[in-house]
Amino acid sequence: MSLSNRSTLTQYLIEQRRRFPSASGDLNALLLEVALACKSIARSVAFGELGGVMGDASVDAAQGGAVNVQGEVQKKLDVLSNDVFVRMNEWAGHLAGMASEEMEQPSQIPAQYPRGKYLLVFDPLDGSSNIDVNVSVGSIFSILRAPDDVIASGRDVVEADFLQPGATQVAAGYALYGPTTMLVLSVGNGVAGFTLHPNLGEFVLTHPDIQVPPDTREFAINASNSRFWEPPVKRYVDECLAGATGPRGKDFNMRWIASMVAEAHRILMRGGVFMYPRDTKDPSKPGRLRLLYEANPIGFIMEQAGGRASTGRQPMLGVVPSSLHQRIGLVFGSRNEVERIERYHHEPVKNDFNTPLFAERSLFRN
Ligand SMILES: O=P(O)(O)OC[C@H]1O[C@](O)(COP(=O)(O)O)[C@@H](O)[C@@H]1O
Ligand SMILES: [Mg+2]
Ligand SMILES: [Mg+2]
Repeated sequence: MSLSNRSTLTQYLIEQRRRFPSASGDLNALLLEVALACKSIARSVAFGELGGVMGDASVDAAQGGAVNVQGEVQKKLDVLSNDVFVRMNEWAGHLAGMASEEMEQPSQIPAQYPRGKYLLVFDPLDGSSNIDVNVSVGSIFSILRAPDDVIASGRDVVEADFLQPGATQVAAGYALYGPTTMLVLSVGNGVAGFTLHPNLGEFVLTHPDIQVPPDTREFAINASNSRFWEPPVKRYVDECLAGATGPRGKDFNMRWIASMVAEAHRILMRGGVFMYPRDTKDPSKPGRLRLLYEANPIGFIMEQAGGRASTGRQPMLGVVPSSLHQRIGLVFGSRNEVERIERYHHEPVKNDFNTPLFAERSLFRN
């Protein structure tokens, strides 16, 4: 494939930075390190069983599987991907510290390396349940500016340094390890998608200025949780399922990949709405997905692409985080659908749609 009329990721980043002549170039360098980490993970994913990276991570034979701070069993690839992110980003001097789904506490930059002005927060492997069945997985990252006193003093980072609303993100993105490996990112000026050229090993700009269509006929939700949903979510899904004969007056299609990063990508490409809403399944968990390294970076990308991201009740990017591994209800995608779901959360619960006729037709009725 000829590259003559396409930019590489490096060229794209340089062109973006030219718009800010005072920028030091640190952000570009950091993004290229992140992209390199993603390429390395893409290779491991591609080797699959041949690379010995499938299955659960084990502490040792006697103790059994490793468990992360979320209480989730870690896959080998979760651990390997986390190590790749840490090792490939700690040495270059752009970071003040890192935080990850797989690490209970923030990771410090080792003493032998210089410290920089950014914080990197990541989900090294999203969609872990899909690793062993050869379905698309990805990595999600968010870049924040470190607080001024961290930059000035070079002190160790603490949890509070990372508790910044998503609107303050300097850049965010994800890599998708699917039939092709793609990197999708925003540096706060729209969203661009890059495809990994398998021979050159370069990310090549293939999807400039991605825009999420404002309307959709496709939704994604784990329907096995329907008995735990709150009324506004039930109402929204019931109305979609009622299709052309219900209040929406049109048929909807449904998808569930169980890799949020892959769902986000589909929605960026052709619209749709994704919901992992707050529910009553486990009262100790106000949602399944994590604010700092899942909801915020994906939310930033969606908003930059003209879509919307929300808790269901308020814009995601306005939420002030309370802890590093905070969970939250997440709704994102086509703007008009997300706004509708928010509206349903603010309206009093309506019963007129729960007519006996509709009850017969509803698949997900309690
Ligand atoms: O088991 P469920 O309900 O299908 O959950 C799927 C969700 O869990 C996740 O895999 C969570 O991410 P991790 O794999 O990083 O823990 C999301 O990508 C996905 O949306
Ligand atoms: Mg995840
Ligand atoms: Mg993960």
